[in-house]
Amino acid sequence: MTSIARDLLAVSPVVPVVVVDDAADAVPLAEALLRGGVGIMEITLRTPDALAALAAVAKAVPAMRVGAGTVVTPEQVDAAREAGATFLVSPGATATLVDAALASGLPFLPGAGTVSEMLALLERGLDTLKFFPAEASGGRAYLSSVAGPLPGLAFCPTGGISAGTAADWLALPNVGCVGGSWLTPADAVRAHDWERIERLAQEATKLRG
Ligand SMILES: O=C(O)C(=O)C[C@H](O)[C@H](O)COP(=O)(O)O
Repeated sequence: MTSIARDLLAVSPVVPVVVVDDAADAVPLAEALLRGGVGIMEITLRTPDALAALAAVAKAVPAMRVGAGTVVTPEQVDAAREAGATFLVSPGATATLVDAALASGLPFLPGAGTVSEMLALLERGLDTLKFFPAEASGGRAYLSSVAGPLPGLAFCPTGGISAGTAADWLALPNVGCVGGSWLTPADAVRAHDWERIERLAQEATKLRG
């Protein structure tokens, strides 16, 4: 049986990894992604406004599947769930983080960069992982080498992937989607250039035929 996180990989070829500095930007940004056809977004818990941004999107844009990224502590698991996150993403995993994420009942995409980390997560029933940092951990050559020995795992590689390389990643048999920040460039968010974000989202939806 595959884990509940597997569905996440099918929503969009690209999961936008979003850094929100001003919670007021979150809803128009989510709406722009949706207009462009991207129905999932990961708001990283890296800024003071991240939880407020999450809560705003969860409330005002119900069609958007919004999750929390950069979840690194059990406390953040609880805070993200309370804010309305529908899934959790972490850059790596510890036993306590995995315990908290599993207890939350939310789909969880834990980060792994090595075969041993992947195996440890599989032992906990987690078969849908974030390959992170994707390019720096060995890139496509590494991840495709993992498909033979670990055929039950599916990945969302994230870290260093761009519009130009996403299609090559998506061609790997064990890749369901990729994560990346390029759909929501910081300068576009600052300028409230929602049309540009909509356009980037639209292009991303075409990456998987
Ligand atoms: O904060 C996290 O947990 C992350 O996932 C870091 C991500 O790798 C980047 O936010 C993705 O950014 P790019 O490499 O620019 O696409």
